[in-house]
Amino acid sequence: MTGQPPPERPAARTFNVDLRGIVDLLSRHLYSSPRVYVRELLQNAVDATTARGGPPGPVRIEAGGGRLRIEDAGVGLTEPEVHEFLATIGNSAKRDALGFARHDFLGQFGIGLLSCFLVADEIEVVTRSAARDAPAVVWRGHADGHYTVAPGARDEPGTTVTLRARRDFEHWLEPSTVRELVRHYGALLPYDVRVNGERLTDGVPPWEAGREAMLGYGTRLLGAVPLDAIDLSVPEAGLRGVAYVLPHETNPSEPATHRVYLKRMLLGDRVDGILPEWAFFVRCVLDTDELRPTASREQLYHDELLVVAREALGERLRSWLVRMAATEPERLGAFLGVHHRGVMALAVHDDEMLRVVDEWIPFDTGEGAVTLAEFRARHREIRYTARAEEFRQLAGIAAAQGVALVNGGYTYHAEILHRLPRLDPGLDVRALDPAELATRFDRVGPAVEFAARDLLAIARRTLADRGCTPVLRAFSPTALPALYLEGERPRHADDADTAEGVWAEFTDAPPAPGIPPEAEPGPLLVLNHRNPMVARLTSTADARVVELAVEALYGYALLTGNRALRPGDVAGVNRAFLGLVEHAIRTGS
Ligand SMILES: Nc1ncnc2c1ncn2[C@@H]1O[C@H](COP(=O)(O)OP(=O)(O)OP(=O)(O)O)[C@@H](O)[C@H]1O
Repeated sequence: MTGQPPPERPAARTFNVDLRGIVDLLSRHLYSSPRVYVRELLQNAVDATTARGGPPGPVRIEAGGGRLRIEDAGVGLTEPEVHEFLATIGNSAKRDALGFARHDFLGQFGIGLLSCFLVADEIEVVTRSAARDAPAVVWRGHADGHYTVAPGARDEPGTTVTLRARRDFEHWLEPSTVRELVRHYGALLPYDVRVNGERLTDGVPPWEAGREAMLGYGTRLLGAVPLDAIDLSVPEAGLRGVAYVLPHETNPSEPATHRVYLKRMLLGDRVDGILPEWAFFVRCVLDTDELRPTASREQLYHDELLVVAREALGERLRSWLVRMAATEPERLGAFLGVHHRGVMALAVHDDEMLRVVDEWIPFDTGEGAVTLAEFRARHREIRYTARAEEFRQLAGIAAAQGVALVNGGYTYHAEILHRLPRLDPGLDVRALDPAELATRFDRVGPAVEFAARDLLAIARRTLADRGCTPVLRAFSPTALPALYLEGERPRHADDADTAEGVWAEFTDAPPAPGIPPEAEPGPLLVLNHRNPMVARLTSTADARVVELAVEALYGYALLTGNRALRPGDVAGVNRAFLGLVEHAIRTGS
């Protein structure tokens, strides 16, 4: 039997890495600026110090003359570790056997050191491992991808990294720049970090520094004294911090960003996603041990723990608001004085903010300025006007008919009112259809109706070309002779059926000539029989006077309702005015 020759196993090969290409990728797509090299060096020195344990030695940075040297008394590296970790891209001593980031360390990706190639062509590392009898090693890595390893000279365990600035990048290594960057990234590190001898870390975060210092930090951060400073703590995420309440208005549609530290090393000043969207009114400074960074180390990685932290922080701010509302109404007033517009804007989408608005922000109502919570405790049927003028016109009339009316004419008010049943499901809140209001007016008795038939016939004729139908009702206030009501289209889908039904009530008002009965209900001129002048008009025999009076009442109703006058209306008002003056002169002389 002749067997097939065994299949030839393809030779295993290793990827080649083009270091220049990788550094280019990092600089263009991962890191926002070459300045991150300071952060990465600092982070490695801190991690090595942590790994060594015992009392931490200082991290010393010397900068000047186009060179930077950073020295730590950390755990150091043996020669095999130099090959394994320094010279292997993507390998990190800070991950465990399963590849998970080790809890105590800042680094995890195994790429940080490459960021030095953003400012230098060569990285020199002199290192001596803390392991017993390990000799010192010098590693030199070059931007073109090659490296060398040689015996080094170093008495104590630890590591010194030296960079020489690439041409045109010298400013990144200048002492003032380095000082600023070390302070920026490392001010809260619990280690002694010095640049050219000057200690730049104090290790005391604002939330541990006492109330006064905490507010001082907030004032420097915001450029103004914060309205308050709220302590934050989420043990599950190893998170501590402080939320500063902004003393000025912000635009809630712009995502709020926060200063976030990861194990006391700055992640960024503009980190988003750590607070709920509605928390636009604070700027936070916080530190977390458990949340993870993205590879750029400039944002937080969006995972379940971040969601847990966000919810817990939201809860904290919410309880701050609630507690302040319960115990410090004046403070809440000051807060809403600054942020009420933002609170209103968010209440349109967010139920928590809706609750704040409901309880704390007064609305214009037929009973004066009251909160919605108070108003809905008194009324289960609430109507609102879409325009502020309409509210002004109808508030008194609505109150007299027992309609609970709210002014929905200001920005966000109508939307918020419409959402109110989310907090109170049994509540009936709808845009006011003026026709519905008219159904609350009393009908006049048959005798009055009979007496008024001439008045109504003349009124129908007079107003026919305006597309307006006159009706006679009795309502309060008696001082109001006539009311112009427009049957507005319902603003929200669920209001639709009632609006149609309400107009159907006016079956006693036959359509004006020229308007087919199935046409959209037009505006109504509701004459108020309770008004003495209108009552007298029903028994006025002079048809000319009645016609002029109807014109005048129509013009009056338009003007008091703040309606725009069309040319025909202006002509009618003029006609009525001059006609009535002439009549007065004639009858008076
Ligand atoms: N100062 C140092 N002392 C001891 N070891 C160091 C030092 N600097 C770097 N190393 C070693 O080199 C490895 C690679 O460092 P690098 O900065 O590239 O990545 P990392 O710190 O592991 O992760 P990250 O990319 O998240 O920063 C480290 O895991 C560490 O083992």
